[in-house]
Amino acid sequence: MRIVGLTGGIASGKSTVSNLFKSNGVPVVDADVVARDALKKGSGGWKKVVAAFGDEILLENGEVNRPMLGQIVFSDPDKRQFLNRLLAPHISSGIFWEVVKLWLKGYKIIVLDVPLLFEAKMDKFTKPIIVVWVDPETQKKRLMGRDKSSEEDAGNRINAQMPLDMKRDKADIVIDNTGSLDDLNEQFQKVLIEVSKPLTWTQFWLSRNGALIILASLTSGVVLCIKALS
Ligand SMILES: CC(C)(COP(=O)(O)OP(=O)(O)OC[C@H]1O[C@@H](n2cnc3c(N)ncnc32)[C@H](O)[C@@H]1O)[C@@H](O)C(=O)NCCC(=O)NCCS
Ligand SMILES: Nc1ncnc2c1ncn2[C@@H]1O[C@H](COP(=O)(O)OP(=O)(O)OP(=O)(O)O)[C@@H](O)[C@H]1O
Repeated sequence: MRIVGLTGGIASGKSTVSNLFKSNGVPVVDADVVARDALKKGSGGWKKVVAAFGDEILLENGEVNRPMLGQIVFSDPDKRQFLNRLLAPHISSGIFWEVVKLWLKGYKIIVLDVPLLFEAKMDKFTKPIIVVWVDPETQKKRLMGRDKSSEEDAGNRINAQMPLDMKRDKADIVIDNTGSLDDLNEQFQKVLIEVSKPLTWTQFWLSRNGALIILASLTSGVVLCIKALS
């Protein structure tokens, strides 16, 4: 199985690229969706976060007030690290089980869309790593436009992540999303060809079909040995 890492900065265009993968039949595990589930009312993550940050971060219906928690953690690095530590085990296990489900369905290529892929050191499990890069000015403009946020809030969120230029240096493939959606689509088509190349032998043996071949070979080997010995 090939696990492709997709990362970038906030509002650099990861979800837009994820949607292109999905519309081309490549499944995507979205870490933001997993993180949202990890913070749903009553979940293990929710209990830890409420115990740590208090009832004041809850809405009337008991769900976490995400904008309020965002305000708290994106303006205070210590609180953000604390939240990260509380949620990290829930997010990694959530991603793991999503990958297992796709493996069981027999997918050979999947994409992990993880904003904090490098920060959380999950890059070691993915190859190739795609970084969606955008110039800083466009990034802030798109973030403010999408989230209807102030320049200060947008700046805080951008600064909460590893600098995007540093991520670009660590990438196997860089998508420059500073231009139009048509430009992005053009680059994506080349990336799709690259990512869809035949699996390496290691990736093949790690896929469901590879594992089934190993299992079938082992089983027939054992049966033959038993027959030969009897
Ligand atoms: C603080 C929270 C409640 C704010 O929620 P909100 O709905 O406003 O933002 P959302 O979750 O949609 O995140 C938007 C983007 O913010 C960035 N971001 C989210 N969490 C973090 C973080 N801890 N550090 C840096 N950037 C982050 C990502 O680029 C993400 O795509 C939420 O972001 C959260 O629970 N974060 C901690 C979990 C986490 O690390 N998520 C990232 C998955 S790898
Ligand atoms: N090439 C583009 N031209 C114009 N707008 C774009 C382009 N690419 C993305 N956008 C817009 O920029 C915003 C951010 O894109 P997107 O949500 O895909 O980023 P993201 O990296 O997934 O963000 P996050 O880290 O918050 O999950 C969205 O409003 C999206 O529609």
